[in-house]
Amino acid sequence: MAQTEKLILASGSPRRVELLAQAGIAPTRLMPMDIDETPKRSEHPRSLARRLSTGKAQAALAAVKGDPAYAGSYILAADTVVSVGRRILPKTEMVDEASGALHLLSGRSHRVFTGVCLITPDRTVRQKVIDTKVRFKRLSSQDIEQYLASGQWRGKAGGYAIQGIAGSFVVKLVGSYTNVVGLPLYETLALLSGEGFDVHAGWTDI
Ligand SMILES: Cc1cn([C@H]2C[C@H](O)[C@@H](COP(=O)(O)OP(=O)(O)OP(=O)(O)O)O2)c(=O)[nH]c1=O
Repeated sequence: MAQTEKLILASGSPRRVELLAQAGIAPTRLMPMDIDETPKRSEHPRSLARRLSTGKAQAALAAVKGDPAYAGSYILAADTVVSVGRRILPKTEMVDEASGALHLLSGRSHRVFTGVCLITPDRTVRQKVIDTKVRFKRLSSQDIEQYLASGQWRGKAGGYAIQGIAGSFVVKLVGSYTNVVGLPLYETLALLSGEGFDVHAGWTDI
């Protein structure tokens, strides 16, 4: 049995595509949405993840509106935010910012919030924010220097990617691991399935 529902993934993140593929779900179309991701003044990381995931899904809906090929499709979007307390760490391409983030994360616990937004075929908007607590070991200056040289922090929330070298920094993780990588699989499939998407249809094709 193959997946019959149409799914637009409003994302340019290869991690999100891979995570969905891991669960046997294949987006019909990928639509990276270039929205302004700047946090508002004193915005809570949870609120930011909610606002941006919904913003990406709504932007994709606006882009396909009126296109008969996408009538009846589901639209899924996500946004991952890393914070230490209320301080939001940037998703950066700049080595100085990544270095600052790693110094902050060193020897401490932080939270990773991923907002997931699903727009159903009848255009109901469903939203969740999942959070995971992660504790890093104390990073030595060599850890930080070598990690920065690896480039694995580029474009990742909080300046690290748990699915790479930084997995070795993790002393403890409470909650969903896939949430940290960018899409909480259990909660996303529950959201899809609760809205009538047959999440099992693609399992035979894995
Ligand atoms: C913390 C962490 C984040 N990330 C990634 C997930 C997201 O791709 C990125 C956070 O940025 P996002 O703005 O959530 O996503 P994105 O810009 O990469 O993709 P899009 O908006 O098009 O969906 O950081 C990891 O890959 N591993 C990690 O351990």
